[in-house]
Amino acid sequence: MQSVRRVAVIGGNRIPFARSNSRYAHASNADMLGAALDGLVARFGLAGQRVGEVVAGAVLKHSRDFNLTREVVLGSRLDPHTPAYDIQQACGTGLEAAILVANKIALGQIEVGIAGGVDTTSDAPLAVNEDLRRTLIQLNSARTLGERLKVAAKLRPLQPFKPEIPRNAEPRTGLSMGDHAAKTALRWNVDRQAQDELALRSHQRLAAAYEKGFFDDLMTPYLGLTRDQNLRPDTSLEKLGSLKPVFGTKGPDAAQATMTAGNSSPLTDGASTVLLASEEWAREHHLPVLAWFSWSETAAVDFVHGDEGLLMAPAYAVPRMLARAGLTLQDFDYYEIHEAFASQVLATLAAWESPEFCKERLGLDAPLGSIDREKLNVNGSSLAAGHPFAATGGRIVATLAKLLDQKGSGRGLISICAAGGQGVTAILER
Ligand SMILES: CC(=O)SCCNC(=O)CCNC(=O)[C@H](O)C(C)(C)COP(=O)(O)OP(=O)(O)OC[C@H]1O[C@@H](n2cnc3c(N)ncnc32)[C@H](O)[C@@H]1OP(=O)(O)O
Repeated sequence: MQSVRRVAVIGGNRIPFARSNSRYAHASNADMLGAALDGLVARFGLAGQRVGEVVAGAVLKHSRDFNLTREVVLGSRLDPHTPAYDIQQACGTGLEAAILVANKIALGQIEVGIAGGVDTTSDAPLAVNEDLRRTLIQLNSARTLGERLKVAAKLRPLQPFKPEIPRNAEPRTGLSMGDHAAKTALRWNVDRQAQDELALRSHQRLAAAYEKGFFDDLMTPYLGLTRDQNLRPDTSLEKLGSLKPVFGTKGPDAAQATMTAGNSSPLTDGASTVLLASEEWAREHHLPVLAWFSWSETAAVDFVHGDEGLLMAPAYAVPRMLARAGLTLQDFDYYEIHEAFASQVLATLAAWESPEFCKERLGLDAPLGSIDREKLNVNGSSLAAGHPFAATGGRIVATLAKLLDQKGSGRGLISICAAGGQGVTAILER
């Protein structure tokens, strides 16, 4: 049996992220993922090469996109003999894709692979309602004019044409991600000021990273955008503090609502890709290794029957991964915690600092403790960059790998919360 091998992160490429219904309003998932992949292929000289596997996905996709990743590969300059498939694990999709590719490389099943993710809320798969859908399918398979007229007679005006619009909500609770997070914010006493400060830092740090040219070799301009469109370098605590709460604004706790458009990640369109390979492949292709993809862990919480917050699964995944890796929470030079909402990042950090949570929920004798906040999301994160659900994992892996490469040594933690009560986490090392 093949022993486990080291997995190299060679680099990444994404397109700038756009605000929903804006620059990329007419771009499809395939267009955007294709653009991110084309940039990666060009950057690393992969044209005409057969890559072991391309794994990517989208959280929201049309039925025509049933084989999205393979279609994108066929439209790319990669050798068409490159296999590809889709995965979907909500906001964890991009990172989970990287884990799948990394595992195959580690086991010696492939030498090189590409992970990616894409999402658009502008081109959401709006479906017709159940009655109309069934009638249209029958209409399509009717063989005679008489049969067609009989089926068509079922189409009564207006009401049946009411579309089913995808909602950013949990099917089992009916609550949006934001409303779930608002409950968690209350549970952990996360105050408004701390959320706004985190949001401000995210914008300031992302802006500074752009100024330094950090993203120059991680991004391909697309449809006129050269930077993430949501970035607001001129935002301030005053502006953020003036915004009205938008989540947790109904029910008995409405007066304590703290989550606004400024301290929540915005609805976003975009795509990202990451190139992973074995050490041997990297050497043969004369490509430097940015970082090693060394550990991963996925967890889920029962937010339906239990009292745990919908987005709290990383609070469980990270300690399990640390235990396996023999590390403490403080053994990191960088922490990349996906900013779904500022309150979510702060609630997760509070849970790791809490002796009760760590004892009762994690079974630990002592809390994981606090982290050095200066090491958290040093180049900004989803509050400033935006969050095209499945594309966030690739953005983070590429960013962290480059940070570690620039530092020359060290370790970085990735933590991504996801719908359905899931959390996907990983460690990169250099
Ligand atoms: C696992 C996970 O990741 S879960 C997370 C999944 N993602 C989500 O749930 C998405 C959550 N976000 C949303 O649903 C939406 O972005 C909302 C509801 C928060 C906001 O939507 P919108 O109201 O359309 O946002 P919009 O961009 O118009 O902002 C509203 C106002 O805030 C202002 N604003 C937003 N951010 C900032 C900022 N950083 N600084 C200053 N002002 C700001 C805007 O300028 C706008 O002001 P205006 O009304 O005067 O024009």
